[in-house]
Amino acid sequence: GNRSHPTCRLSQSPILHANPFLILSYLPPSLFSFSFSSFSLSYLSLDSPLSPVSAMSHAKSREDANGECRDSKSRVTIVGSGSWGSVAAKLVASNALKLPSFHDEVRMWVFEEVLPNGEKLTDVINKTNENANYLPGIKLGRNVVADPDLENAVKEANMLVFVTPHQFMDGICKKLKGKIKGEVEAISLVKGMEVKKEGPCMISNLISKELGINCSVLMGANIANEIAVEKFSEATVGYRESREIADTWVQLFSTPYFMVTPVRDVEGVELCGTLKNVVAIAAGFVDGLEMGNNTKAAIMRIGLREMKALSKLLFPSVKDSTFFESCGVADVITTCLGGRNRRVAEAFAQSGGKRSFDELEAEMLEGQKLQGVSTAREVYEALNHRGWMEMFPLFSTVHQICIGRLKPDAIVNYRNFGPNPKL
Ligand SMILES: NC(=O)c1ccc[n+]([C@@H]2O[C@H](COP(=O)([O-])OP(=O)(O)OC[C@H]3O[C@@H](n4cnc5c(N)ncnc54)[C@H](O)[C@@H]3O)[C@@H](O)[C@H]2O)c1
Ligand SMILES: O=P(O)(O)OC[C@H](O)CO
Repeated sequence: GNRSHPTCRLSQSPILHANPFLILSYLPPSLFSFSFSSFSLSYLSLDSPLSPVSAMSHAKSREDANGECRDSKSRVTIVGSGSWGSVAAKLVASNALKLPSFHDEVRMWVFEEVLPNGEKLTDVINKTNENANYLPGIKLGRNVVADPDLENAVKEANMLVFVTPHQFMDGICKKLKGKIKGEVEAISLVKGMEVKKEGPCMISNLISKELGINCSVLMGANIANEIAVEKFSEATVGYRESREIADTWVQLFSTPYFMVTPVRDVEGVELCGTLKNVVAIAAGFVDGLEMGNNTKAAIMRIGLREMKALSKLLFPSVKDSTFFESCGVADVITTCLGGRNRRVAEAFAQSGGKRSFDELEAEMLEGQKLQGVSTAREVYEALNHRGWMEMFPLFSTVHQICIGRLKPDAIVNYRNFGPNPKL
């Protein structure tokens, strides 16, 4: 925000800035006789290092040896600058200007590219305030600063927003390992997962493990181009423990046209965002084969059922209600109607499976990346690993069509799969 900040006396944190009184509603009644500062210390000492509550000590790490306040406002960096990354920067930048608890400047790490005219993408963004490659025609906000140096982009930030295609997240985390200092909170807008030897690893978990920071998620029915022109939509923040942290992220992303709801179910929200991309590929096959609306609705329903069943098998704590949030049924609908995964899968089916997804992606998406095809492979590996294949006919069929083992019309061949009581 552009108001100057008063002298620093309290420990500063995103939460305290967001609403200092909110904290009081979470105090155990027995602690009301304590002074605020003694409460913070005793409460923190009970908390794990990764707990979101530890962000309350953020300002401490920002005080110098004399207790003088070095920097009391939160700084946000967006790690990623594709189409959704650019829209996320626009949303956050508009709020950072308005909210006094945030620095005006929002850094955006850009995977550097050279445009056909020889200019660097970063220079173009900083000159024109538009991402010419991934979100042309949309002003990001003058307070967005593009930075091609990943380490430099994150070094001052205490709030990190990760939003790159999921296949790049492992490399990004490896580059940042050991470089994140002080109390930092993260949120992942990445729809996807990693499959490791020991099983699937959600991206928020990868970030937490590699960087040693708490990570929330934001998912939802969010086709970037529509939000870029400020058409109304909703999103879901999934958080682990601290409602205060969730509220801070909600505040940072919410606008009159982007309504964000917090849900205490980080795995459920993230698995919805991840698995719906596989369902979107199936819907694209149906469209490419001109099978009609009833078939597409059936695929969406079966897909949603498999999303819920797999999520609950992987994480029994996942809540049924999460599937009725924007991240669940609404994202299945929007992606199956208007997403990139659907569009490219439609072209794949129209070619009778003769053109590869890689070729179609390069031709149709101009540098943007599909998530559904690699997620279908990752889900297939996970199902295979656990012996769950037969319980998930839609997920396993999508992968086999993508790799050419089955023809696209196999997407409606469920004769061998009766209703599964376990789903
Ligand atoms: N676009 C949407 O409508 C939308 C909406 C919600 C969520 N998402 C999710 O957000 C995430 C990011 O998607 P997006 O749409 O912003 O990206 P995108 O597909 O528009 O763009 C691709 C991005 O990848 C970058 N990139 C290319 N090679 C790279 C490399 N080697 N290392 C690092 N980065 C590289 C490019 O510079 C570009 O920023 C995905 O998980 C996606 O599912 C997208
Ligand atoms: O264009 P897609 O298929 O990558 O989907 C975009 C968003 O995830 C929709 O919420």
